[in-house]
Amino acid sequence: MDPRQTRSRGLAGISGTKGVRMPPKKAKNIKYTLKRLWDLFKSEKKQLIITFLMIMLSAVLALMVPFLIGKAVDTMFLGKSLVDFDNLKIILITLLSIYIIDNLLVFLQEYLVAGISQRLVFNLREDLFKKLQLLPIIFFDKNPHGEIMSRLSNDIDNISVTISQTTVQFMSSAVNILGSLIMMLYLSPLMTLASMVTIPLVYLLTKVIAKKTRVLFREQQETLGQLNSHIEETIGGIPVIKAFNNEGKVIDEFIAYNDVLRDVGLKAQIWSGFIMPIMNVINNFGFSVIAIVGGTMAVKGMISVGVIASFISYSKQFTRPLNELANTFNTLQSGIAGAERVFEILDEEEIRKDEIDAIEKENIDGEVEFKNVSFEYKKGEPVLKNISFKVKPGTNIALVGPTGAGKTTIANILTGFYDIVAGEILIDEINIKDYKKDNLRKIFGIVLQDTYLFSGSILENIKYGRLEATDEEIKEAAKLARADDFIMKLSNGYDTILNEGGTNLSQGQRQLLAISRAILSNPSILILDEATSSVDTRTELKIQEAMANLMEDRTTFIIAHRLSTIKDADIILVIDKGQIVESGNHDQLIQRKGHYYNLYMSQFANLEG
Ligand SMILES: Nc1ncnc2c1ncn2[C@@H]1O[C@H](COP(=O)(O)OP(=O)(O)OP(=O)(O)O)[C@@H](O)[C@H]1O
Repeated sequence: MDPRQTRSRGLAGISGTKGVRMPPKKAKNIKYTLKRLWDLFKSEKKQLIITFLMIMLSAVLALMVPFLIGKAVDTMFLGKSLVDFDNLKIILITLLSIYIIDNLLVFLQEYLVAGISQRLVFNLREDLFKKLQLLPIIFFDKNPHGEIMSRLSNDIDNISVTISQTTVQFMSSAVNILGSLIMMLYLSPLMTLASMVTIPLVYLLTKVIAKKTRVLFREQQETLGQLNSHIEETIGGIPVIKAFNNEGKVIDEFIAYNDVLRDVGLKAQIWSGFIMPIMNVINNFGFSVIAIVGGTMAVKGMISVGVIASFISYSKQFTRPLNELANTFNTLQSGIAGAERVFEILDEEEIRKDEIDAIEKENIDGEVEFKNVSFEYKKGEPVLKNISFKVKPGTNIALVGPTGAGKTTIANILTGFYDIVAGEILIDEINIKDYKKDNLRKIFGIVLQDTYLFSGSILENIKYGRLEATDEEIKEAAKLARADDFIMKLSNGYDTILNEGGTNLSQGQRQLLAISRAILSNPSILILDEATSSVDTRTELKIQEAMANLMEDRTTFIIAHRLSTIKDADIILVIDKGQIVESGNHDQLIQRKGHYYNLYMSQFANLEG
C-alpha cells in the first residue's frame, strides 16, 4: 500500500500555490535534518540492532528461495523421463518452512519498529510541547497558533509514519540488494552484468522525482499549517464574524486555502505516483535483456534452464527492493519536510536561562526604576524610546496617553515578558535580568482587561494565582475581590465549570476572578489594565472596591481609563509615541497646561460633575 494514502485522511492531504500568501521557499539542509533524525534513533539502538538481525535472517531465508526453486526445476530436467520425487519433496518442505519462518520474522520486525517509532514521536512530541513553554512570548506573536498546532500534530504524525515505514524498508532493501547481487554473480556474472543496465536509469529517476516531491511535501505541510491557523482564527472569532455578517468572506478565504492545499497535494501525489509505472517499464526492459542473454546462453549449453529460473527470481529480488527504495524515498521526503518544521521550533531561541548567580529576593519592597529604556517588537521599529522614571515602593502610577502610545508595552517589558533593546529596568535596585525567573514572576500580579480563564472550575481558575493555596485561602481571596457574591449565586458555586476563555461569565465577573487570582498570589507589584468597556454600575463599583483592596500598600501600575483612577494616582506618566512626555500628579499636570491638560479637556472635562 502506498504509505502516503494512509496519511491523506482529513485535511492532511490537500494544498497549491495560487491566490494565497505562501512563505518563500528556502533550500533546507537535508543532511542536517537527517542527522537530527538519526540522533533520535540513538536511544533505540538495542531495538534497532535486534530488528536488523531479524532482517538479515529474513534476507538469508529469502535468498534461499530462488536457489531452491532452481533446484526444484532441475529435478524435472534430469535428462531422464522420471522426476526425482524424493528430492523434490525435501525441497518443497524446506520452501514451506522458509515461508512460514520468514512471515513470522516480518511480523516481529513490524512489531519492533512500531514500538520504536511510537516511542520516538512520543519523545519528540513531548520535547516540542516542553519547548513551547520555554519560548518567549514574542515567538507566539510571530507564529499563528494554528500553525504551531499543525506542527505538533500533522508534522509529528508525518514523522511517525515515515519512521515506521522506512526503517525496515531501508534495512531490508540494503540486505536484499546485496544478497541477491552476490547470488546473481555466483550464478552468472555475464547475466548479472546484463541486468545492471537499468540501474543508472533507476538512480536518475529517483533523484529527479525526490527533488520535486520534497519541495511539494513541504509546501503541502506549510499550506496545511496556514489552513489550520485560518480555522483556528475563524472558530475563535465566530461571534465577530457573525455580528458583521462575514461568513461569506471567511468561507471564501477558506476555499482559497483549501484550493491551494488540494493543488499542492495533488501535485505531490502525482509526482510520487510517477515512480511505480516508470519503474515497471524499466524493470520489464531489464527482464527482456536478461531473457535474451540467458536464452542465448542456454541454447549454447552454457547454463541450465533451472539457473535461468533462479536468476530471474534473484533479479526480481534485486529490483523489487530497488523500486521500493525509490518509493520509500518519497515517504522519506514527506517525513523530512515534517521534521524540518518540527526542528525549526526546537531550534528557536529560548527565554534566557537563569545565570548561576541569579538573585532570589524574598521580600520585595516594590521600588521600580526605568533607566533610558528603549524597546521594539520588530527590529528597526522602536515602540518605546528612552523611557526613564523612578518610583518608591507603594506608589500608585497611572499610565495615560492616546491609543497605541506604548502603555501596555511598558507593562510587558516590566514583567520581563519581552527583552528590552537598550537601558535597564530595576526593581529594588536590582536589574530584572539578574533575578531568578521564578522570583521575577512572583513579584508581579497582572489583571488585564480581557482575563484568560481556562476550562475548569472557578476554584481551579482562581488557584492559578498560587497553586499551593488551600480552598479556604481561595475563598478568602474571592471575598476580598468581591467575587464571592456572584460565585455563590451560581448553581454549583466554586465548582461551576467554566468554558474555555470563561465565555459563560460576564466580562465584569471575569475581571473579578482575575482580581481574586491576583489577591491570592499576593504580589509586590501590580499591573492593572483598567477595563474600557462599560459594565453595570454595581459591578463597576465592586471592581473598584476590589481593585482598591488589591492596590493597598503595593506599587501599582494602572493603564488607566477612568478619571477617578487617574486623579487618585500618586504619579501620572503621560505617554505619547513611545515617550514620556509629562509626569506629575493631576493638579500639577493640569496647571502645566500641556499634553495632560489637553487630554483631560478633550476626554474627561465634560464628565466632571
Ligand atoms: N505584540 C506586538 N507585536 C508587534 N507590535 C506590537 C505588539 N503589541 C503592540 N505593538 C505595537 O506597539 C505600539 C504600542 O502598543 P501598546 O499596546 O503598548 O499601546 P497602548 O498605549 O497600550 O494602547 P491602548 O491604549 O490602545 O491599549 C503600537 O503601535 C502597537 O501596534
